[in-house]
Amino acid sequence: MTLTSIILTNLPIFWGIYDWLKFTLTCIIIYVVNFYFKYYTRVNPLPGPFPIPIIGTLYALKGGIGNGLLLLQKQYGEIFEVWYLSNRRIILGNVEYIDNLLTPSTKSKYLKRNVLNEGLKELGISFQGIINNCDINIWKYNRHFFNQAILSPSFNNKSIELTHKLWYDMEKYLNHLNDENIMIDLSSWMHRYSTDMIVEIITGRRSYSLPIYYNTLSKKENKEEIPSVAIKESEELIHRLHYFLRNLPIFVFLPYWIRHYVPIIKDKTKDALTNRDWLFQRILTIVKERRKEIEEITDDKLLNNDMLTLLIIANTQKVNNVKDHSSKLIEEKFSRPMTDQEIMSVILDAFIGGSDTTSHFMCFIVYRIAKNIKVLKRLRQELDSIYGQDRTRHVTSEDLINLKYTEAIIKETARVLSVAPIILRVNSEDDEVAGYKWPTNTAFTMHFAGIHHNERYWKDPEEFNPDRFMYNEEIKNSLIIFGGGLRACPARKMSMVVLKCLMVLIYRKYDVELIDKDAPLDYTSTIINTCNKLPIKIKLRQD
Ligand code: HEM
Repeated sequence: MTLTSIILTNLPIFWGIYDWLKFTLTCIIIYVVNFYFKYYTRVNPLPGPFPIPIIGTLYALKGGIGNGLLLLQKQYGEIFEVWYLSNRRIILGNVEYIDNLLTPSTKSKYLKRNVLNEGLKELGISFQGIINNCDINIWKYNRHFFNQAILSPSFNNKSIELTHKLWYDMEKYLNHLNDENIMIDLSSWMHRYSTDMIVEIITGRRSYSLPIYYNTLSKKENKEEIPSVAIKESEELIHRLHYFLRNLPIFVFLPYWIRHYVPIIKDKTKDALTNRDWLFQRILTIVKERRKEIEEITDDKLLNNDMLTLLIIANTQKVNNVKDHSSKLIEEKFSRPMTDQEIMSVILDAFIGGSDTTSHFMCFIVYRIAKNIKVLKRLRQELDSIYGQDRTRHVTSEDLINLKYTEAIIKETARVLSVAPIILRVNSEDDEVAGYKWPTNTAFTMHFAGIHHNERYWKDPEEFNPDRFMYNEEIKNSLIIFGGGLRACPARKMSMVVLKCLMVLIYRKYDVELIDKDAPLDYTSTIINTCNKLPIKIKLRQD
């Protein structure tokens, strides 16, 4: 409980209206004086918009956080400051300034993404899981097992298999809808696709988002048959997960007393916490059920190689029941098996990190290709050189290594509009960055979108030109898609595999057109860039 909430709970109930006014006015004056005292006495004052109490410099972020910071970089240069509410953030848009922050060493001073946030602590995600974990020792332990599972030899192959399987389902649905003349919003479809992908790859359970969505759109009799229990389970888990994510800003930005005492908001907070309890409990049940299945399996049977199974069996005898699994898991430092609670928190983070990122990224790729006919031609040349007229053969991991231009399109799409335009870090010790000395717990924002559009590193940065990745050497840190250092995205290899494989499956066989060829990309720019809508037509390739 904070001091404010203790005062609010114990205030004398016999106060009159004037006492309340005086009290409110005094609080406001103390807050404003304190705010500007902090502002005018800050270390290393930098250029940036002037902050206003409560909102900070949020008013200056035109077009959302990602787009707003890009505009501010043009105005204030490669290092400037912004204030989110009453917290200062140093924005770094130069590759040399961020080099130190991305050192891939366990001795790095930048292993934390953020300072401890009281709201996220209340939500229960500050000391568990991976993404928001502020305790470096717990993070290291969880991250070790996540890495081991996702980097296990069979995981890539499994991603390729699943990418095919889900695409064949989606392809069938899209063709039916085309026959029925029903509009296809790729953004909704990709969202469903990546949800099914992530649920199956993480838990080994089948998820039904794609067929459920198809059934809501198709008018014909040939709807998919889905068991009603599966519909309920599948939809509820996904719905609750998204509700959990949507409510995060309440906990990140609002102080305790607003969350728990202001009408309407306090009801939202209560709902969010009830939803959190449901979600944690549901994932915990999934973990327990799988553990029981594994315990009952005999030694001669092989286990599935989904992430949940790999986390449960790590450092246990059952590790021998998985094909291809290396026994590297048994390392002294991390020698105890994970508890159900630890596994639950890691699985939750895998859902959070993986469910929408791939889907938005794929929409951005499709949009760029649709707008650049020359790029499409070059892509087709590359695909035809590998697959010839065979537009249905299985995509192998060897094929993916040879898809250089396909990879260049992915990189160029990310350069022009990254799914993650910024990434946060705080220093655990005093340090020098960009020529200034900074105290411990300074909040830095690595402004990748700023670097990706900086003319110092990219010729004609606004132009979409994948060739720049074919013939030129990349300047270190000038393109960052998955973050960097020890906190870089653990699924970066798998995500590239999925994106490349999907591009092959789509473009070697189909033409994809935007319904409104002149419309700008419909997206929202917050701390991640998300595609809102992408209406397309998809039909068999004409040539
Ligand atoms: C194209 C898809 C993806 C993109 C663009 C992406 C991007 C990122 C970025 C930029 C970070 C922050 C890295 C940093 O702070 O340096 C991150 C972290 C993370 N991502 Fe991804 N990601 C993608 C897919 C996935 C998937 C599929 C999963 C899960 C299977 C995942 C799980 C995570 C986790 C757990 C973290 C936190 C790592 C840590 O704090 O140690 N991501 N991702």
